[in-house]
Amino acid sequence: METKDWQQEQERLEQVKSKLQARIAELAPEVAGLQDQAADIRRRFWEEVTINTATDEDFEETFHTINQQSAVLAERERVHKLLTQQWKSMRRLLPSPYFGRIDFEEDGMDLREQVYIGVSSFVDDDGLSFLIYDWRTPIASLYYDYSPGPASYVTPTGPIEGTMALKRQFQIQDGQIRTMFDASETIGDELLQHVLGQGADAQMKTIVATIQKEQNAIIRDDASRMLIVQGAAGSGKTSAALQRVAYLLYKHRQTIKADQIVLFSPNPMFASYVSTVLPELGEENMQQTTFQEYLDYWAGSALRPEDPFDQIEYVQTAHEEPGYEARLQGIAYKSSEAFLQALQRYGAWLGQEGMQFQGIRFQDREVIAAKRMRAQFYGYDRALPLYNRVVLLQEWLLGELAALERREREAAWVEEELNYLDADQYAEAFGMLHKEKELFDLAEHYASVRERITKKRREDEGDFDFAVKEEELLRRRIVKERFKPLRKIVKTFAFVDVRAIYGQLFESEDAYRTMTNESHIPPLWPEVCRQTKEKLLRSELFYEDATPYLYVKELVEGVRTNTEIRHVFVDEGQDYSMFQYEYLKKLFPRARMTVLGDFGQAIFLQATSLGAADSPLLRLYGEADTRLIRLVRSYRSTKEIVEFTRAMLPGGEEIVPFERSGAKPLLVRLAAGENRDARLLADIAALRDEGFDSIAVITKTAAESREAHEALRVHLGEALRLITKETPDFEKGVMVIPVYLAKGVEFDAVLVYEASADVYGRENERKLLYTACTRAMHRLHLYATGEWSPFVQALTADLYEEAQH
Ligand SMILES: Nc1ncnc2c1ncn2[C@@H]1O[C@H](COP(=O)(O)OP(=O)(O)OP(=O)(O)O)[C@@H](O)[C@H]1O
Repeated sequence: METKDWQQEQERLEQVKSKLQARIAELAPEVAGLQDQAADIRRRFWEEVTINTATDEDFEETFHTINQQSAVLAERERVHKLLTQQWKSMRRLLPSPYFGRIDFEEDGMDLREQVYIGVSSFVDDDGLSFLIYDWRTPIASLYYDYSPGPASYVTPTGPIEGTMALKRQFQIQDGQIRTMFDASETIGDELLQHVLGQGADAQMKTIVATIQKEQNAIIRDDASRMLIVQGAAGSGKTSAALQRVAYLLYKHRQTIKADQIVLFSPNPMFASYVSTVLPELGEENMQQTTFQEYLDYWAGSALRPEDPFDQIEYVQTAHEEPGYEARLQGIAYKSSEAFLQALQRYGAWLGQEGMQFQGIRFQDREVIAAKRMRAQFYGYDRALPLYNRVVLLQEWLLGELAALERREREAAWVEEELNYLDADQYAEAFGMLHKEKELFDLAEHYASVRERITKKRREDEGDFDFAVKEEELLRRRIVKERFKPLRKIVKTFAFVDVRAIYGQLFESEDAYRTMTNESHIPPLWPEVCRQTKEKLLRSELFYEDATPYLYVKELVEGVRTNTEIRHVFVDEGQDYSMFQYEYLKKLFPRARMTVLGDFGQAIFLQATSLGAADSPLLRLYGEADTRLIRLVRSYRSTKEIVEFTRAMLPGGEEIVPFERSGAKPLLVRLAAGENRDARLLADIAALRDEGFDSIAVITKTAAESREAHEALRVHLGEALRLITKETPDFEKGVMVIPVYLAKGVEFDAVLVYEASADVYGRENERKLLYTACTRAMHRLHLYATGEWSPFVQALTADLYEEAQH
């Protein structure tokens, strides 16, 4: 790079900085002032409004004053929010105003425009010239999609063709240009090299300066109802997802707010890991949740669903336990589309027979028997869907309860309770009746004035009936109070015995066949049934039962939907069953879905393949509305680590490492009698001396984690963290973590605690080992006290180093 260019760029940077500084200074008092004003109005809001109800006119005036005041307040707050946003984004720009420049000549125009790109736009005082373009503007996509030469971008009015004459990248820190180079390739690898060479952080980083072309396609896809990304470990799926959220919030800022986007993350710790990316980009965070949170919420307090981590622990550790094979068959079957279809047919069967209700009891008496409910239910038109009939039954039950309630007012126990009411309670009841009347009068008065002002007709509330006798009122009150829980049962559908409805599926093989018309029942079905029923009896649900259970619940109670949410993101998408996808689709009917995952890391039995030609996920929204993007370049790990890990996966040869070199993975085979923990400690110390701050000892199970933590803590003390499924935050440092919790996150160095055949010997453990190894950015060590895992043994010797004793 010529010194002249460097000087020119530094000069321009100085100009932009001083303009930014001037604008920040200019806005500062306004931002502060407006804040005071808004707070002031809010404080005075109620002082200026006096509720005056003496005459109709007073009432009318009060009504207008309230309206006027709140309109002024809303406008001030809007202006304030806008200015504050501008002010904040300029302050964010100041230390590093931009990271890229392209010079673009549009065909047919004799003009070369210099486009500087940063995390937000900044316009000169003329209000027209962009000193900095937001990375999400249409023209900025040139920077990500092209190298110098012919180039085009799409605007709302159509494509713009032209030539890119220059593409320059900067690293600007504290207002100074640190590095700068002209790229000939799409996003010069040099900048990316530099970024990827840095250490791991406790928070995920934004990648706006180095987004790759294939990632840009994910970020800016606006057409698909369903966008599926199958990407190798470390290919930037999560990064792309978060930049995509930022892009959507920018592009659709008039219509979509951050809380209309929800990201399903694998665990709470992962949620904390990614939580800073959007704020760093100046956007509000989307909502984050886990599927488990949803299951727990809807299962209610009556049933406890197992979580996926306990399920995987069982799968990994219980090989010798009786019933293990059956449980695996159960998991596979209950996560499948076949089970979903069987349940749909079960729904049809329930339409004719077999519904289960819970009788309604009042004071140790059964007042409405389950049998009566069933008879009533099957008396309705059988062509109606189940849940419509359940709603009819609900209405009927409410009517029955009302009748019962009326009759009950004359019961002896009410009389008794009346006698026990003391003078105070009488007085209170009496007072309440009066208050009710006063309130009613005021509301009535207000409503009639409002009706005149707004010229809207209101519903006629009828007359307030105050002429009933006091005792009658008290009786009514007493009984009403006692019937409250009963009405609640009816209103919340608790009279439908969903547990029994789900449970009867597991009575016997013949019954199951009859109810569902299913022909392919898993061979160990009787044992699957026994296990499922036993769990239900304990008021628990296996993880694999939780979503089907909710599905059955909704078959009879009607589907729950959330129509506010516009975008659903599912990260680690391979870990969800088709069942769960069907469920999400129903739950968010107005949302588009983005699913990101890697079938190579599918460590749960209920996994769904994302990229295969026959993947059922492609059919979820119909193939015409679905786009599948594959990412094969892996950015996280050094070339040596990627070459090592991809060789463990069938088909792994299609994964392309990014050209960043480091040490080859190290295999440490411990001699008989050699102490693994001493060796690990020495290696951790050496890695720290080399400057690696984030080091993870990865184990297969939680039990193995505890064991490793116990052994190593003696020497490392409190500096060593043990990560469990309850750990809320991701922190930098040395930690012990089970592999299924390390999904999605990364470390400078990874030490696989025990990579012997005993631990990773079965075929279903291949992906676990792969997932563990692909968490490493710079260094990977594997230890074994016995024979190496067959997945390691199968690797060619040039892919690793072996430790010398
Ligand atoms: N374009 C990019 N520029 C800079 N860094 C990138 C880019 N793409 C990915 N990375 C980095 O690569 C690492 C892996 O990215 P990310 O976690 O998004 O990948 P992933 O596909 O979700 O991985 P996994 O499936 O293994 O969890 C991160 O450190 C991320 O910052």
